[in-house]
Amino acid sequence: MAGLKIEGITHDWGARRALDTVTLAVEPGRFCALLGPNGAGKSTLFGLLTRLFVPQSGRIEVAGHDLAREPRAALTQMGVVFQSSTLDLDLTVRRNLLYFAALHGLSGKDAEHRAMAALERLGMAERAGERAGALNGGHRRRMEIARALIHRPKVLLLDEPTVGLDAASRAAIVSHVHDLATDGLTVLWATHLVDEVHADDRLAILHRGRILADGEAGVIGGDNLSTRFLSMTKEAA
Ligand SMILES: Nc1ncnc2c1ncn2[C@@H]1O[C@H](COP(=O)(O)OP(=O)(O)OP(=O)(O)O)[C@@H](O)[C@H]1O
Repeated sequence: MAGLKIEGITHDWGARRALDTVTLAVEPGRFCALLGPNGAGKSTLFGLLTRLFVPQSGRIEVAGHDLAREPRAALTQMGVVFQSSTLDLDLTVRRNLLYFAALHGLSGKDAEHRAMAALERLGMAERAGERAGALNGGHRRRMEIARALIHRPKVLLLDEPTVGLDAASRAAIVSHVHDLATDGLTVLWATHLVDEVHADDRLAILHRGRILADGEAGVIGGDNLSTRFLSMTKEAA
């Protein structure tokens, strides 16, 4: 499958089981929200998906490539936006993107073209010449998402990308990333905020390392996803 496949992933931190046989398959071009309260295991899963560490059992496939057996091919198809920002605030937006392009072996006109195209997709093209440090939090985040797209990945992972942003900035980013999925990108969006999930999104609810629900958000949530999410994570607490 060209999307993202997570099969039977288990991971322990010492005596603590952070992930317990987590299985999730996200179809190509789908926005999947990974919704979980604090400590659910979202960041641990992202660490495994990005190969910061390896799972103790289970397997991961990115755009058809097994992460353990073909790590380079799998990681090439992956764009990542981590929870903490990793921008160089002294550089312009454009320069930040070009440095990242160079890390992917891209340079010259090709890199320039890709940087501008990625910024355009996030509605940031007119800010290309501004210093990253002069941007507000929402624009910095959009710039990081643009940067994650520069090597044209098929799968985009975002770990709580709206933390610390105001409501308008959050809404803009949520909307931009949904548009990316509509254009064909496979998206895994980790969050603990129910209002970032659209009714027709794919939704996986993670709590204490286990997937409690997996399906269409509107179906799982019924009339009120917030209430449903609270009751599910409370029941299992
Ligand atoms: N490096 C680590 N060493 C030991 N325990 C860890 C480590 N990282 C996470 N944990 C534990 O694993 C569990 C899952 O944590 P994780 O950070 O993956 O959850 P999360 O859903 O990302 O939470 P948050 O929303 O608070 O970031 C928690 O009990 C946490 O304390």
